[in-house]
Amino acid sequence: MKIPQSLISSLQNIKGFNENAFVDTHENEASPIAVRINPFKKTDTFNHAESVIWSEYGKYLPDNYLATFDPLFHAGAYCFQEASSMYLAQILKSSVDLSQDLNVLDLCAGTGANSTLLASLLTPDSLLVSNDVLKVRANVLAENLTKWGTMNTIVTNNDPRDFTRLSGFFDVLLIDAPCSGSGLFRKDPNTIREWSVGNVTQHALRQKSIITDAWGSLKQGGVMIYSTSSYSKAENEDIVDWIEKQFGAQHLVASNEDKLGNEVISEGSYRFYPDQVKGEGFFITAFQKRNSEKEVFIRSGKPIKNNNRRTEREIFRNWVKNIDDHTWFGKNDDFFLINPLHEHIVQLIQLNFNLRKVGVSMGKLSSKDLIPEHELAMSLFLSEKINKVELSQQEAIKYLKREEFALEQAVKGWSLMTFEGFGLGWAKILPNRINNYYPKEQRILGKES
Ligand SMILES: C[S@@+](CC[C@H](N)C(=O)[O-])C[C@H]1O[C@@H](n2cnc3c(N)ncnc32)[C@H](O)[C@@H]1O
Repeated sequence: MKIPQSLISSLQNIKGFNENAFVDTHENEASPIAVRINPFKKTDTFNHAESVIWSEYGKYLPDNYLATFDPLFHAGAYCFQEASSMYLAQILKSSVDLSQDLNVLDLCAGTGANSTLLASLLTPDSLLVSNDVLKVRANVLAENLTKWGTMNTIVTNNDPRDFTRLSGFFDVLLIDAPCSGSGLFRKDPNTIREWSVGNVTQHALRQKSIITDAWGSLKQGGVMIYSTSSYSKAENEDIVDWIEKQFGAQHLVASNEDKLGNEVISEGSYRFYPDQVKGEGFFITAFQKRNSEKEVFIRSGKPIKNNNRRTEREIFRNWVKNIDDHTWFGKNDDFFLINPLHEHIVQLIQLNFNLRKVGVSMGKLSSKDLIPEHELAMSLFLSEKINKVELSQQEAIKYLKREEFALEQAVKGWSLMTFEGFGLGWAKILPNRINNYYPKEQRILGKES
């Protein structure tokens, strides 16, 4: 692996950079594979795996670990996340009171590794808006958050500037910015070919533009967390200086006492070097907003009127745990379960954003019963009264491939297929066959080698 000389030269005076160790690690050591366990679907499968020292639920796995044929992965019991970026949990814990109900925006959420981490830490009455500007990513983001199972999440597919419509609304704004990607050279060698000084400059401009667009959505006293997977000062410390000057923000300066491992503190921000930590290159830091911001008006109080509520409630009661604690709304024939505290903000977001997911999609009503959606099967809110069929590993893989399989003594009707107790999806058991309702677009393709 040949690291660009111009990158190496530009890093000479940066805190923590050690050229020989850096080059040696890139040439001789593989990128570590890490996963983070879902605290709401706690599996003990990884109990003996090495822990990521700065993450309560982070574990390292062997290089050859193949999640595709692990039903627990499809059940949302864990997700992959680059180990260094799990440090986000530490930054949150030290800069925000996570026992409070918070409105959180993950602006550049990608496929959702940070969003599932946020969803794991927030209170049930908090609201997480996960956004990505790219449609394909926003769709995968919605799938991954569906697997995680929480209700207090909205997925949008919008440009950062659209968030000016939610002025002063968020307590926490996470910008894991698109960057030149030098921190991921070992993980994705394509980033080496694309790397250039010009590319760093371009990304720094884009980072400033994203921050400028989103800054107004943060409330006074709110916290913005900024991170990149780049080593370049222009995308990191220089952006920190710029944020302080441009917005008068308070940099929440890290000190050596806050350190949990071999991460480096450079001008009050954290830097991760792969020769010093078991993870990839990463930069993360936090700010507090000092200036006041006009807050978007969100109606509160009265629930939104719905004349069919009583009938719907009795149907949903058979499918959803503690239905009286939740509310729902219908769009066309589809019904979505949401937290009653989020009813008005959901309505506002529906009107102003491209929504990809909201709450838990329960399904469609048809002749007084529900045709359940996959999201309900994956959610943490499914009623315990629902019929379940526990599958063996082999049966689970067949189910996830949408192949035919037979079951002895299964109760007729809708059943949740489970593996080690975790929901995988729906099947409808008929007298002479099983209809597999696992989503076609998510089915496992290919063969186990
Ligand atoms: C570093 S990745 C995010 C990774 C993600 N946070 C995770 O945990 O997996 C940056 C994301 O920013 C998005 N992005 C690219 N250009 C953007 C722009 N101009 N505004 C907002 N987001 C952008 C990309 O689609 C990409 O998913």
